Amino acid sequence: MVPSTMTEMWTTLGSTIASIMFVWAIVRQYCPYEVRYYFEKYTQRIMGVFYPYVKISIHEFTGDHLKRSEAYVAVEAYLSANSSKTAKRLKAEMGKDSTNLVLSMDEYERVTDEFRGAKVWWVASKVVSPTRPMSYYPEQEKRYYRLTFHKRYREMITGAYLEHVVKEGKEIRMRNRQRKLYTNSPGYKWPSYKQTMWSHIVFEHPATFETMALEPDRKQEIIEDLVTFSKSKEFYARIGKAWKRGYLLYGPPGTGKSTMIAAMANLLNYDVYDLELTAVKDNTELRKLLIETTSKSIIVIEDIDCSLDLTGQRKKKAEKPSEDEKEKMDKERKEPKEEGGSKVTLSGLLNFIDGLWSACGGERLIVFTTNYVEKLDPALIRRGRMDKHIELSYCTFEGFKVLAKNYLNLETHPMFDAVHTLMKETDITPADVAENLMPKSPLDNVEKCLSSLIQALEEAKEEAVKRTADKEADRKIAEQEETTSKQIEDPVPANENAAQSQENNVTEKP
Ligand SMILES: Nc1ncnc2c1ncn2[C@@H]1O[C@H](COP(=O)(O)OP(=O)(O)OP(=O)(O)O)[C@@H](O)[C@H]1O
Repeated sequence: MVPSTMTEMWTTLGSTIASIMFVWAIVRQYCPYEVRYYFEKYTQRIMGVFYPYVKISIHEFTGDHLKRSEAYVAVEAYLSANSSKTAKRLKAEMGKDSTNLVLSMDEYERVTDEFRGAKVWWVASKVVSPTRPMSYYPEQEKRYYRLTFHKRYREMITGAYLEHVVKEGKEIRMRNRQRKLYTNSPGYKWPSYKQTMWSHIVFEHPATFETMALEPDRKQEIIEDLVTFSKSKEFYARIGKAWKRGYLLYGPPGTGKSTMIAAMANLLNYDVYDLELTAVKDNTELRKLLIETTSKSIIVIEDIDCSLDLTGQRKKKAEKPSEDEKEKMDKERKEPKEEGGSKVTLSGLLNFIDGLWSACGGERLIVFTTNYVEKLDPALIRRGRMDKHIELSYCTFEGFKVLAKNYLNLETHPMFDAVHTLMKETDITPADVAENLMPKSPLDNVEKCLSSLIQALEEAKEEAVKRTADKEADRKIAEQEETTSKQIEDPVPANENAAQSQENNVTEKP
């Protein structure tokens, strides 16, 4: 029967679809799995003959599920820019510097794109694997993008178009991303039970090389080194080396090691991974954490001397090894103890620097900081591993001038001379200078801050003089004690001894 009106036609179509769905539901429920499998397989093949479209899926996680697929991330960024104009359902996330929202297409949303006259469709989708009964693990979502295009464009889309999408996506990502500060902390991660994982916050440290108290020449040298590194992709590829560089920052507390790392990250627009070694269970876990780090990042281990010793046992912060301990550590380094693989060892750490993983996925800086460079194993800091050693030391007058400009907006002042003279005579860290230059109340003027610094310098000078005097007094006391103890051990003077033995000889004679 031919439907006479539009209404009848829709009614017929609706009931036909309902019937098909009903039959399909019955088949799914009662038909054995094998029969259904063959049915679906052959239906798809037959459809394939008539269906002129090609589909490509790009999954979020591939292989070992450790890292988000780069292709997925790039497509996500590419589509975020394109879909915001056409898609109807969008997701919003905070963008760079927390000032703007970045939009991307929501799940099951479809957008159309055009490339050299060819039309393509993108769909964001996910597969949800159901939870097993009595399982503690949450259900797993596997997200993916599906690209559909006509088969006559196969060559162009699989080649030039996808290349264009990935390239553009990466650029958009770099522009829009919020830089992050990652820290590792113990957590629960599916499917492993307990392990340390990266968690992150937005990295918004304001430090720059400009605001750092450092001699201008050194500052320039470090900046050039970093910029050259970041532009040397081809160079590293040509010489066959992984694109990474190690920096060792050493010097007393408060001389700007952490500040310099923040300045490095801001200069190069890199993320920072602050690795707390003491929270890492073993070498395997260390490797996993490192594989999860992304390109354009700085991996930092602060106070490396406190994080691990050469046998894999943690040491307490700021504890200098005694001579005996040093000897023991040397011995144990040569004959490592079996720790049952439960701790990060020196070799694990060396592997972290040299390992194959470090060649994967683009540029990385590895930065170690320490207050006691002499405590570190030479193998750890040799060139090639830690390529550049930067000593950060007490504040110089040049450094002070930078801080005076930052804190007081002052380029010169009659009180600078007194500061200059005192700085030549005594040591003060940039952190202490900064603290003194910081106005403590709205009434504090420039003179008050400079006087406070001068007073701190004078106190430091007095303290140093006192320390020297105390040391001298201690030395003298020690000398005296040594002489006294010798006298107690050997109360009879040597010449008296000789006389005594002569006397004895005489009396023993018959
Ligand atoms: N060279 C510097 N230039 C500018 N400010 C500095 C410098 N050094 C230290 N400061 C100031 O002192 C504070 C502490 O410095 P920072 O934490 O960078 O020192 P550090 O060498 O990493 O110390 P630690 O070894 O204790 O971790 C910083 O917040 C910064 O304000």
